Amino acid sequence: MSAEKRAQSPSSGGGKIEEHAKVDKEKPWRRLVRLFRYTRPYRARLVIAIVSLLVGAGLGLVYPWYFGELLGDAFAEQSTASLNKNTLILITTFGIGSVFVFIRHYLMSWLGERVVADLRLEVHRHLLRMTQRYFHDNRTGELLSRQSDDATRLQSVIGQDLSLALRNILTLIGGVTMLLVVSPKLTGTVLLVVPPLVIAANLWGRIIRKLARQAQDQLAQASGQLQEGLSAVDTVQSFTREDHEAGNYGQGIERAFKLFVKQIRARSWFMSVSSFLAFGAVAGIFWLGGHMVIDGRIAPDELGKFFMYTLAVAGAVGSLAGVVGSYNQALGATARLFEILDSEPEIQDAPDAIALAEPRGEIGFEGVTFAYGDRDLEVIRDFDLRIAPGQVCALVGSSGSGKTTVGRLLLRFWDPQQGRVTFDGHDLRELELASLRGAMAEVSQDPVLFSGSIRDNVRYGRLDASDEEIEAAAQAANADGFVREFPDGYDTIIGERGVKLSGGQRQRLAIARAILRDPKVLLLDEATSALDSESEHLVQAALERLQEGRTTLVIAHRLSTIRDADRIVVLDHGAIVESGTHAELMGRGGAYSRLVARQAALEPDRAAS
Ligand SMILES: Nc1ncnc2c1ncn2[C@@H]1O[C@H](COP(=O)(O)OP(=O)(O)OP(=O)(O)O)[C@@H](O)[C@H]1O
Repeated sequence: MSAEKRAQSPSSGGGKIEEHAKVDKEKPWRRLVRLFRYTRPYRARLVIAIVSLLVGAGLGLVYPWYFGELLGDAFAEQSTASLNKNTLILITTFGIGSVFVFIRHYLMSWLGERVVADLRLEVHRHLLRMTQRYFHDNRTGELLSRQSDDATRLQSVIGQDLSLALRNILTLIGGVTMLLVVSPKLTGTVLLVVPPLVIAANLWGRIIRKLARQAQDQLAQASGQLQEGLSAVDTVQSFTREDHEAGNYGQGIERAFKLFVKQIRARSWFMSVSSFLAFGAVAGIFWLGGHMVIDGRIAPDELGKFFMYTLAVAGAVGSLAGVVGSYNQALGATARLFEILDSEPEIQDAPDAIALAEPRGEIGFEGVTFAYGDRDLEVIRDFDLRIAPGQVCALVGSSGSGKTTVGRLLLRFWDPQQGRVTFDGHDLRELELASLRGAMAEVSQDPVLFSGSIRDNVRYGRLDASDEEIEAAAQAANADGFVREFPDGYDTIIGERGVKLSGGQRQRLAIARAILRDPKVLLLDEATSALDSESEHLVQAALERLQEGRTTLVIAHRLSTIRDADRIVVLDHGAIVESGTHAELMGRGGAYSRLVARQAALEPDRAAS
């Protein structure tokens, strides 16, 4: 299954875990190699860190030798001078070693943090390129959890664990070599425990990876719930569903906790079994070595050295077991991050995509049929429409008839299954997305503003706009008046998603943002729906001025606002049932005139305005 398909699979928890099992079958070392590729730009630091590590590990092999010497000095030779000398050597080596510990620890931790930051940036950039369908199939909160929780788990792998693993591997190799030098016979006994350890590591590794994956998934799912609940906290509170939400999130978190505990249990077992094997071997060696000393086959200082090297090797094995556990845990987390990075956006520029140099704003829909998903109903059917540059075309129709969808197709958030949508005669699929969307601006039913100042929000339309241009745009959108009433004026901070503004104020800022963009095509989706009659008049006038020289597609519920449109298209279940000017359609006495009559009956004031 391709990454794309995987990314688009339904986001039910159970389904995901099954999907992931497949990902887990991919060779874990490949993922590890891929992860370490992120250290490439910082090769110099990595090299210095590894050199420090080598020196540290080398010194680590010196200590046991001198400890053995010390034991010999004390028990066999009973020489104070030699005891002093060897102690001094030991302390000096420890001193030098500690400098390298600092360098290694600092650089390795730096690398860990850096790589995680790079990965986060890459995942964010990638997510911003993903298509609407992707966000339909994946909850934002879950993606956020991948971005933060999963990435955090990788930090220690690249930082601490890499250096721990390397150091322990080196200690292991060096230690075993030294053991062979000191006593080959005793070494044979130590090596007996290696095969059971390798088998245990493999077995537990698999279990830990799977559990880690499930636990991370569960956590991500719970984060999805959390994000959804918090972003709609008004609704939660107005329905007094705080306990209900807390319960849902609590269940998710408890499930994640249980999975984490399972994983910890597996790791604990692994660590305890491997350390038992390692230290059991130490006891065996002492028993055997003690006999050899009694029989006079080896000297006490040799047994001392052997013992110290065995301890070093056993410590390395025990610590490697811990590292293997946390590698497996991190590999579970990496899988999903890489899965995000591997999912290709469904809509992207063709290799030979054309940039619109001077857009004119001619729009065409030719035999377009579209359904949101493979199994969904067609929401646009056999749709043909041509809008000449500068024309105003209004789409009307009952709720759910597909008006908004037409706008989505024009912005190429989705590609139709049949037919084509064109801009200046080019199929949208031939155009560079940035230049296509750069030629358009949208003011939607529920405009989204960002936390930040009013000025920043209007500037979102054109980042290089001057303060004067921003204010002029706000004036044209009839927003300048209310903005100046705030004590901080244009520098007023409007809260997350603009919560500190009324719906009408938000809409006027969105209009100012669109004005500033100076687009060739304007998409107005119920742009004036949140305004009272008076400001609607003012904004309507501003919008009419704005529409001059631009192609405008108005999606309207309130029919009074689109009477002057060059063309009115009536949609029903995704198909065009009528099209013409207001006068023509009224004269025809069909669907449009019935809509107008119905609205006049419901809203006499509005209809008359
Ligand atoms: N993201 C989506 N995924 C699946 N189906 C969708 C999606 N968005 C809309 N639909 C379906 O497509 C149909 C058309 O929706 P659309 O929003 O285009 O209608 P509309 O005419 O703009 O409605 P309204 O006037 O109520 O905003 C509806 O039946 C709706 O259920």
